[in-house]
Amino acid sequence: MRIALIAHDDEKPSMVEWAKEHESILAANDLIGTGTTGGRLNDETGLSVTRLESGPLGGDLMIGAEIVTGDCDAVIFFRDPMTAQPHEPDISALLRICDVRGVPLATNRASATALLTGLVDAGSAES
Ligand SMILES: O=C(CO)COP(=O)(O)O
Repeated sequence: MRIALIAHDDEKPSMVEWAKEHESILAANDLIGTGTTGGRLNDETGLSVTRLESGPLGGDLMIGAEIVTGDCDAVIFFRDPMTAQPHEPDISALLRICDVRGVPLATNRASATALLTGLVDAGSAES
């Protein structure tokens, strides 16, 4: 599966910690991420994440485009619910296209764990 990993700035430490906890499952998949999130995951975990543009520079839209073409199978997005983002329209577009295309989306740590566990149970998130 191709899984997108995204975290807003205040959520990046939590994303790194969560990714370490689930590293073996995540490593069995093709991982993409927005620029800064992907960079942190590459530097601070054993994972290899293909970095797209940074979120505010269009990275969320790049992931949305992969969803449209059927190339991205799940999105794990640790959103910061307490901070307004300058690229809120891009974020809304990504969340919307997940719903339009029926792509599983987790927007916080608890739902991310549930989503990944569900994918493993379905036999599609680890080899
Ligand atoms: O802003 C983001 C998602 O909306 C995340 O982008 P970065 O990973 O580049 O910080």
